[in-house]
Amino acid sequence: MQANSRLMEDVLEMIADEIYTKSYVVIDNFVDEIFRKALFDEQTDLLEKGKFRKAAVGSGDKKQVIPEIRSDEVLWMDEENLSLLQREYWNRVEEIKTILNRRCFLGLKSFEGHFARYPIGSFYKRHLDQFHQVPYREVTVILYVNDRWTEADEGALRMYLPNPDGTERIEDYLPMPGRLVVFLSAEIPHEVLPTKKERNSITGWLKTIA
Ligand SMILES: O=C(O)CCC(=O)C(=O)O
Ligand SMILES: [Fe+2]
Repeated sequence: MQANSRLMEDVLEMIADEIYTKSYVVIDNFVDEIFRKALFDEQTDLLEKGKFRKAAVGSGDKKQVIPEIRSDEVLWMDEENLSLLQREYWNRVEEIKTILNRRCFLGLKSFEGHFARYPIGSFYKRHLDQFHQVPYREVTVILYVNDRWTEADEGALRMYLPNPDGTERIEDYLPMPGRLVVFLSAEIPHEVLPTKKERNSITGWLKTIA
């Protein structure tokens, strides 16, 4: 759905409805072009300052960089030191948290997130965002901040969704600028297909711990 033509309250209600009924939702133009571009420029600036690191898989002691599994680079946001823009995005995610708690009783307490950059040729193989080391990751929230995107650029988010008969189907979503994807972290295996153009996003998780 397109968010720009609707009131924010309607968008939030729709996120809750779709999470409740199908565990994922895709919203186009969740942020307007000015805000999207400002986030992209901030990400580009942080990249140029060399602040991004190769992304790891696993957590705690088991954290490792495994380029055969994922080849993106990330910069974690620091809640104590958010830029004004990051704070504005954080506040919008807080609104999603509030409605999901009210409508879906998810018991979400906090958010963590990072900027992500997928250089040309990079990918993230099939995985779940909630696993035994991070059982508190409940809802994944991704915003694409890169400039315009076409089919030829590839790099889709591929989600593996369950059919009622127990089989699996796939749905692919390109990282369209301003597109938001929200899904239940424990329920939807997904991957990032190899990208032919640099792909930029903010990925985060609503958590059941503070
Ligand atoms: O960027 C995307 O579309 C998905 C990223 C992802 O799966 C992750 O960071 O866990
Ligand atoms: Fe993921």
